[in-house]
Amino acid sequence: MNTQPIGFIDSGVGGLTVVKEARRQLPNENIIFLGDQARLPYGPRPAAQVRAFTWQMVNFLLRQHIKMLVVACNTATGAALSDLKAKLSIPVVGVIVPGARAAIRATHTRHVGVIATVGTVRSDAYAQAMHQKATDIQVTSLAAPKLVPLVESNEMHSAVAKRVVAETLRPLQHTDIDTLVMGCTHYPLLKPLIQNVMGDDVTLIDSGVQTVSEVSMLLDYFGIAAAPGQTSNAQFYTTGAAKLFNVIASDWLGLAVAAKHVDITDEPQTVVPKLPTDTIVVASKNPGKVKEIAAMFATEGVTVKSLADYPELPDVAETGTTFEENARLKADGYARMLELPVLADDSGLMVDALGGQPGVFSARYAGAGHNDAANNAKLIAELAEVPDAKRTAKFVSTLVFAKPNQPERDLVVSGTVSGRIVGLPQGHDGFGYDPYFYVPALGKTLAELSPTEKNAISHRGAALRKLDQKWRAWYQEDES
Ligand SMILES: O=P(O)(O)OP(=O)(O)OP(=O)(O)OC[C@H]1O[C@@H](n2cnc3c(O)ncnc32)[C@H](O)[C@@H]1O
Ligand SMILES: [Mg+2]
Repeated sequence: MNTQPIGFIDSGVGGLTVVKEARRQLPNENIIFLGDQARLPYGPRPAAQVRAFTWQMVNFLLRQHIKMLVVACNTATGAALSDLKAKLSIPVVGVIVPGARAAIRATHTRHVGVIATVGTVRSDAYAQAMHQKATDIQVTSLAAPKLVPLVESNEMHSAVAKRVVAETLRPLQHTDIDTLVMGCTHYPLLKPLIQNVMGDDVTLIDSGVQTVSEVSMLLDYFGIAAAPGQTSNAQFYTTGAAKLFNVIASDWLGLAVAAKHVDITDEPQTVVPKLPTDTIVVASKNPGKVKEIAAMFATEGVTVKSLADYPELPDVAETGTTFEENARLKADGYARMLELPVLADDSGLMVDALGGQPGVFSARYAGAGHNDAANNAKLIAELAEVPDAKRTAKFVSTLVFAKPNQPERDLVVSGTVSGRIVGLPQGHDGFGYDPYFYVPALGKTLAELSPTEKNAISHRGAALRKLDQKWRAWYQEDES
């Protein structure tokens, strides 16, 4: 029994035809779908670019811990399937072979038509897949580049769609083709129109339906199916505008879809090598910080250590005048000593009424013998005369990831959160100035938030999300 989701990728909404079938055939399985609508259509793009984009989608989904990958896009299957299969350790299924197999089963005249994108037609993948199994099949392929835009603009039911489909399919009419492969996952959304033009004697093959049967078989073969009776869920992501996606998806799937927008342009364009080590050290002596940072790596199977694990190490002095300088000093310094990848955070509170103080001195604001209570007492004293409206402030976190002895390659990201300093402490969670840092949008101080809630809005959370997008590619860059 395995409740991890199955990942589905497509250039846009087309892959939803496969998702619909998956929900029908595999109701216990959790599903996660990503459509790369921002860079659609894939059909006319060079194969190498489609492969790079596909890897970016895959790397995003791998972080969501998918147990199997379904490439619900014919163009991406043609361009990237063999590469994905060779490099991934989870099972990978494409849409072409299952569709080709079904066409061979269906045809009596042994003449099969294939409509697909320019890229798929150019790759000749359907003809090759069919000829591997049955050399006698005649395959006539037709590029239909106008169909994907019709679907993506939700024009499937318009008069224009009717006319475009009829014009596109004209070369296939009055032939002895008795089976037509819809060789793009977008096309089943136009199925009634296609069937109407081709006539009822032509069997339409929906590659997606066939693909899900193969997925089902592989789940059993690898023993990774979800348990029966489980309540499953489906999550949707798009790199484009969620609004139109939601309209098409909700309509097609018959369920209220609320897709999340994601940017995957910083994802690596090929397989991400495993970490050179299974240990990352967070170069901090502040347990509150370490906890927040470790949460991000918890899902990576990486052991997160902190300076508390290395009590013998000398301190690195924070002599910089900016957060970045100090974070670099800490990351580079400890990476050199430990010969391990080291992540450091330098952060602080910047209060407008105090000209940005305490800033880089936040930890030692109260001077000798400083601690959170003393720092907070000094802050409140300094602001005693300042009216509420003028007590605006922000937290800043700068993270620097360093590899041993390569300071020129440090990865640097920052995040901020804006709020107001209140006169009385509220809440007991978090650390440092959290009980006094009020976030108007939430009506709470940071100390009144759970760790997850704080990470969702905090300066460190924002910086960590940027880091999350970048650090894998950064590792990779270092290897070359
Ligand atoms: O240098 P390390 O060992 O990482 O730990 P530190 O606590 O000294 O960390 P900094 O030098 O970066 O100083 C940051 C100070 O800013 C304050 N601070 C930073 N992030 C905070 C947060 O999320 N909530 C509350 N206070 C925070 C807090 O007082 C920290 O001690
Ligand atoms: Mg410090």
